[in-house]
Amino acid sequence: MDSLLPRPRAEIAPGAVHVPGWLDSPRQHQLVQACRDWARTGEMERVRLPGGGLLSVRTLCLGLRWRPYRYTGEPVQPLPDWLAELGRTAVADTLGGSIDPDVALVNFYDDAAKMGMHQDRDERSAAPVVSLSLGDACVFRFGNSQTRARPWRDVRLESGDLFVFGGPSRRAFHGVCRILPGTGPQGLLKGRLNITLRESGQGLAHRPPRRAST
Ligand SMILES: O=C(O)CCC(=O)C(=O)O
Ligand SMILES: [Fe+2]
Repeated sequence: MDSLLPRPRAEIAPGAVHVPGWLDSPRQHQLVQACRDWARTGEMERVRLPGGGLLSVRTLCLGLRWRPYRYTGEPVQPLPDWLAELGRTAVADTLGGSIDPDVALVNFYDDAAKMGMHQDRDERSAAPVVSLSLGDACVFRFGNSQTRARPWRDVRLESGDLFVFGGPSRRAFHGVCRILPGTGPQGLLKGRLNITLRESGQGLAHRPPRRAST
């Protein structure tokens, strides 16, 4: 019955905007298919933290390889232009201002996966982070820039939702408390995928070769 309730666009905190249903169904299917293709040729693995623990999500990097807590110089699959363009459109549609994404992190969550409260602070650029959700819904916790603790707001992110955080919220702590299994669109995906587009500010990214103009 949840789907009968309207889900309006909301400013969750200054500089943090949630746009429900930003991606239409064909676009969601296209993105899931792209994730499947990337996962066939790249690694989608549980990332090890410096303390030894493993994250419960599986992560694939495009553009630049990320490992806690930095972008490394190792080569990964390129970030396609169409995906960078989607990131630019997302920022134009929400906060305004500019972003030139050169990195995407693709996270896969099974029913039990979650992500603890953290800041995205490995980028040298102040550009916003663009987050796209696909498949099962989750409870996304968006907090404050000072501490992992309250105040925070819990937001249900569903398949097709856009969440952009920048400006005063760029360094806000956030995390995924839980996945809501079986809540995604039929036939799209079992589990949840989240794609974040970022501007690393490092100028190192592996971009697709530009075609010579003729
Ligand atoms: O899965 C999400 O919605 C958030 C992912 C995230 O915070 C990250 O990749 O840094
Ligand atoms: Fe994050």
